[in-house]
Amino acid sequence: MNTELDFQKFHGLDPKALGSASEAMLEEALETLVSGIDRLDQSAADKMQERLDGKIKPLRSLGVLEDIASQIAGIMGTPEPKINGRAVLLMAGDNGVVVEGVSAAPQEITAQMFYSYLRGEAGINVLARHGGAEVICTDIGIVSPLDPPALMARRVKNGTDNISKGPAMTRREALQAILTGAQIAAEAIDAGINLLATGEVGIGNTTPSAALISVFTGHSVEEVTGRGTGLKDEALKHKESIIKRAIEVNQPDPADPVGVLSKVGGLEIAALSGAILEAAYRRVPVILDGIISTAAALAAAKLAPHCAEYMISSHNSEEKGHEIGLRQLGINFRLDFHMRLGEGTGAALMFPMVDAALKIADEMATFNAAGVTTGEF
Ligand SMILES: Cc1cc2ncn([C@H]3O[C@H](COP(=O)(O)O)[C@@H](O)[C@H]3O)c2cc1C
Ligand SMILES: O=C(O)c1cccnc1
Repeated sequence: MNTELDFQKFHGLDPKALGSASEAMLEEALETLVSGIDRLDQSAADKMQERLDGKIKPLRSLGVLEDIASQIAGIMGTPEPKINGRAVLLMAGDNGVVVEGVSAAPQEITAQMFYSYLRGEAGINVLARHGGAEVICTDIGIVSPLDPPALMARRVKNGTDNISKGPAMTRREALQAILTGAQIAAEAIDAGINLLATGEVGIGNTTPSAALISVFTGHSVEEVTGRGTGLKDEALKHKESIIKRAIEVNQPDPADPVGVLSKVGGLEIAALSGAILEAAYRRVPVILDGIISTAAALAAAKLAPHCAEYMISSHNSEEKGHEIGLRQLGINFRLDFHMRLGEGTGAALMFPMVDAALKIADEMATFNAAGVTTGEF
């Protein structure tokens, strides 16, 4: 993979020195990234729809497949888009709030699962392989040391702080996590990947996700808080009270998305926000997964409203709050699979769907070519 991004490509930052960049430099780079995100190319999307309307079928009878094909044409700025490479960007980080008992699972699972992803044996590896995609794993903030230490090269810090007591991280750390996520997306795109999906692992991360969704949508904590890895009723009530406290203690301002991420977010969530922004900047479609990636998407869309046009939804996670987040983004879910794993597993299921959508455009015959009678249908 090409890691030789030049300064210009990387929003004026030295891509090798994000860790030593000042807060002001990171802030400026984010501004460059955000302000470079354009609208879809509507004429390319319309031309794709014309192509599809010429195929031997009643108009729009392939529903969402047609929507996806037109969206990708608009994103890529051509009526004949091609997918050259696919990847799940899996961001791993720990969440200090787990000490409050907000997850049914112990914290060490984050690092243990990270090694499983690297070995290619987890749910996301299976489903990404099925979709012809690679999984690019990044330790953006696991709490414990990893072996070999090179695995920690992108780590911003050793887990977030407990959001029920104060901010998850400093503003500078949030900016670094966002821009690191953007950089990882940029490297993948430079290596030829032009379809991305968001994935994550981080025990406890449905807690900051619910906090973010509550802050960005205005819905109550109760409406957006779910059981995560499987909390029982009483523990769920406790999780809600912790999220309420986190919002009360930190007073996040929804008009300042970086501030919200730094106060009640997580490192893996911030990195996904950055990856989504970079995908939009580079005109690459990005498939969303469950509640955690949707929380990241809300922050990204708050920073750059047009970037929602580059998002392709996947499933409606069983986790409460996910659909509310998608609705706020103006996006409908596509799969109703009762999944609640995360990692990018729901998103990965969309790779074959996207391929199917573009194959319809490329391989299906037109009325003219097939000699089929046209009409008002
Ligand atoms: C073995 C295992 C593998 C996972 N892979 C993703 N998650 C998912 O569960 C976690 C979020 O749920 P909560 O907020 O309740 O901790 C995240 O790591 C998420 O990716 C997993 C969870 C477990 C236990
Ligand atoms: O919606 C998700 O992605 C999710 C739900 C529960 C636990 N982990 C992830």
